[in-house]
Formats: sequence, structure tokens, C-alpha cells
Amino acid sequence: MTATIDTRSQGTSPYDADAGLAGIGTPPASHLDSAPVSRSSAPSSLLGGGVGASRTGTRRGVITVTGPVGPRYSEILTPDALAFLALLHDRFDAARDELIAQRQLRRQDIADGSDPDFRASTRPVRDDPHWRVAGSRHAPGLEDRRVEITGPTDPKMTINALNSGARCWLADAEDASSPTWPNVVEGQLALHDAIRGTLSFTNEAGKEYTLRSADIVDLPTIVFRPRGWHLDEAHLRYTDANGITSSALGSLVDFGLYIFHNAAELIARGRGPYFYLPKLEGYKEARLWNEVFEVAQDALGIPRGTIRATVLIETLPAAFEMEEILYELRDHCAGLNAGRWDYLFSVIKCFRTRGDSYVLPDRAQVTMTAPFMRAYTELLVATCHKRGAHAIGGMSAFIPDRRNPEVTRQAFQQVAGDKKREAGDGFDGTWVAHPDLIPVAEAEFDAVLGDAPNQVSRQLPDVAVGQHELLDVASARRAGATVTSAGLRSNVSVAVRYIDAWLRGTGAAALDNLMEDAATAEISRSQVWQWIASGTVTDDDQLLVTRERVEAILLDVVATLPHDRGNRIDDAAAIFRAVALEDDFPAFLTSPAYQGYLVGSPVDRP
Ligand SMILES: CC(=O)SCCNC(=O)CCNC(=O)[C@H](O)C(C)(C)COP(=O)(O)OP(=O)(O)OC[C@H]1O[C@@H](n2cnc3c(N)ncnc32)[C@H](O)[C@@H]1OP(=O)(O)O
Ligand SMILES: O=CC(=O)O
Ligand SMILES: [Mg+2]
Repeated sequence: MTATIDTRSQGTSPYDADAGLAGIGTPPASHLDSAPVSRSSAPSSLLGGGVGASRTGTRRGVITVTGPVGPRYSEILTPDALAFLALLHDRFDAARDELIAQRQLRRQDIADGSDPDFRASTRPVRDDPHWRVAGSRHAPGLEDRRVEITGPTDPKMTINALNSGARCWLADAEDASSPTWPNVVEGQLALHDAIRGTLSFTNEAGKEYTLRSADIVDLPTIVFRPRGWHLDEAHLRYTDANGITSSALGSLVDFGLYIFHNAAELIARGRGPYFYLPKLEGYKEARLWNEVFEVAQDALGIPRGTIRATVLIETLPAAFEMEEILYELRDHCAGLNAGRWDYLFSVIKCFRTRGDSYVLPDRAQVTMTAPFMRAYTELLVATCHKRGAHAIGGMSAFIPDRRNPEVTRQAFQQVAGDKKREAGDGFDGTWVAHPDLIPVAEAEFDAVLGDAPNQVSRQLPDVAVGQHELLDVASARRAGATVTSAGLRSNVSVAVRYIDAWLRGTGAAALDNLMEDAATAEISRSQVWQWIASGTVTDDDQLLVTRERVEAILLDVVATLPHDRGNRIDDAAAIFRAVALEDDFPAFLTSPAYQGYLVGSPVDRP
């Protein structure tokens, strides 16, 4: 993206001068923020004015399709849908760039030694006891979210998820998705058809898949997760009113196409346009989403407050702004989710240059009972319930193997323990990665919730989590967790195999009996980067983690992997080198991998 960013006017702490939280102490339903979205600026002429010019003659931007067009793509990429995307980009493209720049400044601050903390400037939001979020009120299908299955939106997974018996389905265009052009557009087609009850699929062996009901109220409630703010969509070009052209934004494309095509249908069928919002780093990003929602609802003629969003708290900076995030989205917010894998990634990213005391042990040894992780989830539940929001738990990575009873037994045991802890801690629901895990998670939540749809009314006034508890990452190693040579090798191997799968169009994979996705792969590569940068010594053999050592492991791993036709092991290894072994630390591995390796590759064509 090319927008000019005036970082001087924002400063490194732009929140202090912020007037956006001025509504504190007044009734929560009113829109008192200074945010520049008003009904008068809403695009009433959107669908009548044609792309490029409004009825009043004001120039507007244009979205152009540059990706190849497959069967039925025209049903998604309609002129009106593209005009809607152009409207969203006109309003929010530059604001997105500013927020990405602010993320970088903040991360640099942390790298330079300034610890994240709760903001003094937003204390009034936290201290005001009166406001509440919309929650599940007037949001049919979101009252009881005790088990949510997650997964990508290809037709088979869509049908399997909707037939799974879970309460909700997180339809994922984020961590579980490789954002190939077919995955993006055909995923929208699958959702479009599923919502209308017409989706079917036949696999290569001739097995037919159909929805168990054509009526979506009989199926898990769909909660769609668009891509995060950081990802571009290279197959749609946005040309702004000044003729400047750039890639479209993945988040606005995913969100925009989904709500444009499905909001009215969802509402008519007794559901609503529901979203998960990933990878936010602060409340200003929540505010941006809220503005997107308002503009979208106005443009589509849907009452404001119809959308519901569940925000993933999966970055360290966002953990210090949970309440502010809820506040910004209060008219649209259903809850928060503890996105534990990206959270760990964010912890590593933020502290990667801060030396040995910020080094985490092997990924497998950082469990949810590590004090700093427990502090994060306790704060999340307490914050949600204080504000009438659902607290949704995270993903245990253990997955069953239908061909291996022992692996399945262990997965069930691990998942049961994880869900028991979450339900006991006050979470209102949780995620599972695989349909066979639904009864396991359900049993643990049933035991706590009984017939109640949730436990939002359970207040947790005794939770006392402050800056120290959230930042005490050293607690994991103090408690005996270690960095091992096996952990190092596993990080290299998992990252390379996952990136290979991602380059072949698969965004979630079962590797070594664990669910791996973009978030877990980010942990693997960033741990390696941090261990090298921190001069970490593996505890079992007392050897330094160096680039040369990792390079030798990488060559060994690559030699053991099949180099069949279609595999992209060498490309995966090249990406791994770029994101784990260079001096620079790309904020996300998917950004260079997308631009340099995925776009234009064989799987990127219909
Ligand atoms: C950090 C985070 O963000 S977590 C959220 C993002 N991650 C995810 O959503 C991961 C979701 N899970 C998955 O993608 C898959 O479970 C995987 C890739 C981990 C494993 O998938 P597979 O190797 O196909 O598992 P397996 O062979 O046991 O599947 C058995 C059946 O269950 C289906 N299935 C497995 N997981 C899912 C799922 N999440 N949703 C729907 N159906 C599923 C499979 O499609 C398969 O169906 P079939 O018999 O009709 O072919
Ligand atoms: O998105 C979820 C996570 O754990 O990351
Ligand atoms: Mg995540």
C-alpha cells in the first residue's frame, strides 16, 4: 500500500490526545465518539451510482479484478459488490495504513525497552462501571457458543463443519486459510451456497456431501473470520480517487464480500452477519472495524448494531486494551476470544530483541497454565463478564487420528483437560479443530453450564492481573521449562512443512498429530529467530543456537521430506531462511510468502 503516513501528527502515543473515548459516563448506546463516520456521509448512492462516480458527481475509487476468473466467480465479483468494496477502500484504506504504521512504532518502542502497560489516557473507560456491550442480545444463534468448530471454507470442510453438531462454526479466511485466489473467491461461493442451503460437493472418489438441513437455523451459527489488517489481496486492485493504484486489503475484501452477499439472507433466515476479528493490536483498530461496520450497514440498509463481532485477543499490546476494544465496538461486540497461538507469537515478536530473560522455552512446554498465559486468560474472562460479553476459549492443538486409537485417546485426554480448565475458569465457550473433539469439549462445558446458555453473569472480582503478571514471560523457564535441541529441530521441521502446505493452498495441516496453522507456524519460526538473536543455549546439549546450526538442521529436514511433483519444499526452506535466519524480522511470515511465492503460483489459479 502506498498511502502517505504522517507519523509526526500521530506520535508514538497518539492515544493520549485522543477524544474518541469521550462518551464515558453517558449511556452506552449513543455514538459519542469523534470518529468521522456519519450517516450523511453514508453511501446512499452506492448501488445506483455506478463504479467510479457517485450520483452527486464526487469521484470515487474503483476496484478492478486482475486475478483469473473461474466458474461462478462472476456471482461473487459482481459490479455492485466491487462498488461496495471500493466504497470501503475509499473510506478505510489510508486509515489501515496509518494503523499498521502505528503498530510498527509501538513494537519498536517495546524492542527499545518500553514495556506495554495499561494506558493512563483510557482509564476512564476502565473505571466507568456503567457501559455494556451488545453481547448476544438481538443476535440469534450467539447465545450459546459452548463449542465452536473452526476451519477453512472449502466446500467439503464447510459441509462437514455445518453438519458437525457444534453450536457455531468459525469459517476461517485467516489462520486456517492459505489466501490463494481460488480459496478467497470459492470460499465466498461455498458460504453463499451454504447460507442458502444449496451447497453440495462430490470428492474425487465420488463421495457426495450435502448439508443435513437446508435451513441454517438447524446448523451451527456461522461466524466468519476475515483476514487481518496486515494482509493484501493482490488479485483486486484499488484505484483511489486520485488515480493511485495498490492491492486491495484482504480484510476489507473478505468482510465486504461476505456481508454484501449474505447479510440480508442471514437476517431473513434467522441469523445475522457475525464476525471474528483477528490480530488486533489495540483499540484504535477496533474503532476502525466499528467504523467499517457502520459504513457497511448504512450502505446495505441494515440497522446499525446488527453486526456482531468477537475480537481475538491474540497480541500482547491488545491484552492491555481489552476493555477499550470492547468499548469501541460496544454496539457490535459479542465477546472476546483467547487466541493463544498468535498471542504467543506476539509475545515472542515483541520481546525478540530483549535478551535471555524474555526467551520462551520450547513451544510444546509453554502451556496455558504458565503463569503469564493464565494471567491473560483470567483477565480476558473477568473483563468480558464485567461488560456483558462472551469469553471464548482457544484451540488445543491436539487432534485425533481416526486410524490411530492411541493418538486419539491422548488427544481426547489433552483436550478434555484444556476445556475443563476453561469452563471452570469462566469461559462461555471454546474452540475445537476437529469434529471428533466436539463431544469431548461439550462434556466439559455441559458439566459447568448445564442448561444455561453461558456464564456471562459470573463475575470475577478477585482477578487481579496487572502489568507484571502479563509480562512475566520468564515464569515459564523459572518453573523448569527448557529450550531443547529437539524443540529446535521441531520448530524448523514444522515451519518448513507448514509453509510447504500453505504454498500448495492448504492453510491448516495435521503435522505430528498436532493442528498447525499460520499462527503456530509463526511461533516456530519466531522462536528460532529469537533463540539465535538471544544467544540461547539448548539445555540438553549446552550448544549455542546459531544460524549455522539451524542451517544444518534445515538442510537435514529438507533432505528427509519428499520432493514430489507439486511439493514446494525448496521454496518453503527459502521462506524459512528469510523469516527466521535474516537480521530483519518480517512482522508476518505470510506477507513475504504471499507476494513472493503464492501469487501467480499454480494453486493461485482457478
Ligand atoms: C490458531 C488458530 O487460529 S486455530 C483455528 C484455525 N485452525 C483451524 O481451523 C484448523 C481446523 N482443522 C483442520 O483444518 C483439520 O482438522 C486438520 C487439517 C487439522 C486435520 O484435518 P484432516 O487431516 O482432514 O483430519 P481427518 O482426516 O481426521 O478428518 C476426518 C474428517 O473430518 C473432517 N474435518 C476435520 N477437521 C474438520 C474441521 N475443522 N471442520 C470440518 N471438518 C473437519 C475432515 O474433512 C474429514 O472428513 P471426510 O471424512 O469427509 O474426508
Ligand atoms: O486464532 C487463534 C490463535 O490462537 O491464534
Ligand atoms: Mg490467530
